[in-house]
Order: sequence, then structure tokens, then C-alpha cells
Amino acid sequence: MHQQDLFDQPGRIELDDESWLLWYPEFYPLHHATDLYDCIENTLAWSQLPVTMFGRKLLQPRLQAWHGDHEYTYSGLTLPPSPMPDVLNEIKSECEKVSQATFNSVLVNYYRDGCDYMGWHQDNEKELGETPVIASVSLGETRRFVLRHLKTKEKKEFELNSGSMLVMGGRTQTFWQHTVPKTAKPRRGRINLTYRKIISNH
Ligand SMILES: O=C(O)CCC(=O)C(=O)O
Ligand SMILES: [Fe+2]
Repeated sequence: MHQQDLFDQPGRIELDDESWLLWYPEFYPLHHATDLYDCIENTLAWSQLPVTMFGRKLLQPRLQAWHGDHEYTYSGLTLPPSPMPDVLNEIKSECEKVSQATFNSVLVNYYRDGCDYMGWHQDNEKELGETPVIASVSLGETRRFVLRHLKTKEKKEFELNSGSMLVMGGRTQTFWQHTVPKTAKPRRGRINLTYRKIISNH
């Protein structure tokens, strides 16, 4: 990895002329992040849902929960609206302060071990709008998060540690894909929350 690909300083990162990130590696102190992890792991109703990928129905390689005012549809899956529990609402407020954006929903992913992952994708569903701001909070085990420019294939890599926040904005979802790759190294559980704003009349 090149030195410039390691992001350990907080602040704004310009991915390209129109795409940016905000990176806060220590947004929550570790002890608080651990408490949040335990609370969220124990209170959410987790499910492993079937999705359609490349025309085949497969089980997602992780557990998931959705909370928000609206339903959300992606990969042939429709997640119904469901109110946000207090713990998720509190994190939402913190994300809104930092990102100067408003959110009305959160997709929660639970990676049980190193075999659970999220493949390359863009969060470019119509109902998120053209330039969505998405705030991602990570709790529990550290996992690698890779961004890749669709045309140039340039990569940016992050170690998303417990208590970190990464905000994606501008044209990030248009020009870049991202992934949480699987790893052969032993990994404990990780919970990631991505706060989003669903625009109802898109
Ligand atoms: O787990 C992560 O860090 C990324 C999650 C993600 O990309 C998503 O929910 O769309
Ligand atoms: Fe994503």
C-alpha cells in the first residue's frame, strides 16, 4: 500500500473534483463504541435475506436490519419501513451534526466473522437522489473498506475501526464503487450503520 493511501488523520478528503469524504477515525471513544455494539447487537431483529445477484437468488453474506420512515429497494429486495430505536436515533443526530445533512433511515449490516462481506457496489438507488450524503459508523471488529474509481480504477483504502465515522458525499456514488472484502484472518463481529436520506417523491 502507498503511504498516501493510509488515512489516519481526521478531516475532509477530496476523491476527485466532485466527490468527497469526511473521515473521523475516533468519532466515538472505544468504550462507548463497545457499548453501542453490544446494545445494537442485542436489540435489532437481524435477518439474512435472499437477494438476486447476476440473475440468481442467493443469501446475503451478512445479517442486516433496516430502520426508517420509508421502504428501501435494492438488489431485488424491498425492506419495509420500521421505526428507528432510540440508540439508532441518537447516532443519527451525531451523524447529522458532523455531516451537515439530514437522514431518515439507516441500513445496518452485521458481519459475523471474516467470511461475511459486502461486494463492490454503488449506493446509487434513485430514491437517494443524485448526490447522496451517506454517513457510515463502524462498531466492533476492524474491517478493510476499499473505494475504487469506476474509470481510472484508482483505489483508496480505509481500516474502518470501532467508533469511526466515514461520510461519503458529492458524486462518490456516481464515480466510485466500494466494498468490504472477506478476509481469511480470524475476525470477530462488526456492525456498520449507513445513515441515508430517502427522498419519497423521486
Ligand atoms: O460495512 C461497510 O462499511 C459498508 C456498508 C455499505 O457499503 C452499505 O451499507 O452500503
Ligand atoms: Fe454501500
